[in-house]
Amino acid sequence: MGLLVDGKWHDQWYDTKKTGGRFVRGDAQFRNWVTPDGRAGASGKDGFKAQAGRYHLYVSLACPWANRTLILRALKGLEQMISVSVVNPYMGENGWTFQPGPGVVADPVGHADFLYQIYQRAQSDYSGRVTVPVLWDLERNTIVNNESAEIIRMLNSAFDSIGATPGDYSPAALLPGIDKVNTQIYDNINNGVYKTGFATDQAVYEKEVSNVFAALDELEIKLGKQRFLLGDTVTEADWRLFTTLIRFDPVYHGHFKCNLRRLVDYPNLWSYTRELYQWPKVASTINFDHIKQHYYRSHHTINPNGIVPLGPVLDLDREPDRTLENADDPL
Ligand SMILES: N[C@@H](CCC(=O)N[C@@H](CS)C(=O)NCC(=O)O)C(=O)O
Repeated sequence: MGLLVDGKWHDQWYDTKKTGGRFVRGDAQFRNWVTPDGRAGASGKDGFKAQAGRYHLYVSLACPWANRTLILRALKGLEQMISVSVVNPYMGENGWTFQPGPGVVADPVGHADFLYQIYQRAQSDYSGRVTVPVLWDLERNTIVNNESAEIIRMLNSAFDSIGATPGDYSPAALLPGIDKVNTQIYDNINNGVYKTGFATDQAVYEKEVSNVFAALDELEIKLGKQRFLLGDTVTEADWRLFTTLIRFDPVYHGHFKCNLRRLVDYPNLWSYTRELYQWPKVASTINFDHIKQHYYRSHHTINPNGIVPLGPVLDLDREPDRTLENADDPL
């Protein structure tokens, strides 16, 4: 685990000393957009036109942020248009690597050994963390974007006129609501589990873990009344929440000490998670082996002996069985 400083790799763990034991996530630095006509998107410079075969996605199957991009790629039928490389689940002194192993897919561009080489290739003096996902432009040989929230917005619509599967997961009419829900869920749940797990101060941990569960308690009530976060249709907000929920009992409950309750103790949230897991093409983006191997083996400060637990046994194929308030039949 480490970072690049002026293009040179340094092996170092997150520094929470300066922030009173709190884990503070830095902002992603590559923020260009792929657009239908190549014009600049919401942020960044122009020139990244949606074209089949032009873009490549670097992911970890362990990572909830990268998982979002794989889900949108699958839902939008972009598997043939956007190729993918998968890093090794173990993140050690060299950060993410392409060390061969089950499920690892090598870098086709420069046959990199380490993900940091891809950042160096894009910007030789880059300073910052080396994270997945990364959307790479094979034509201009650079990183387009390394912020999953923006990558999923691009995949949602930029490729529509060149054959993407129909489906709008961020419809304009719902965007204000989606953005609001995303902010709350990001802070309390998506990033909340990390703030809990990486806390190095007891009081900070207790505050963060309480936030996580207060947010889950609220969602449990909400999802007893409506099918999805924004109502009747599944949106980007649901996929963003899902990638954290699917990792909750296998990893965050034990490894990150988010253990006031398990996900399976929340009937509505657990049924909702199964419903999304069973959505066409979604289960194929989930790899529990990479998920558990990554967290339990890579975070030496949290789990020094690297033992990967066998459990929990989860029946994700069980039928969803939520009955919404005011409805007669289960979903
Ligand atoms: N804001 C980024 C966060 C991505 C992120 O933090 N990914 C983690 C893996 S789950 C990572 O690569 N961490 C490596 C590091 O922090 O050094 C996004 O959502 O795309």
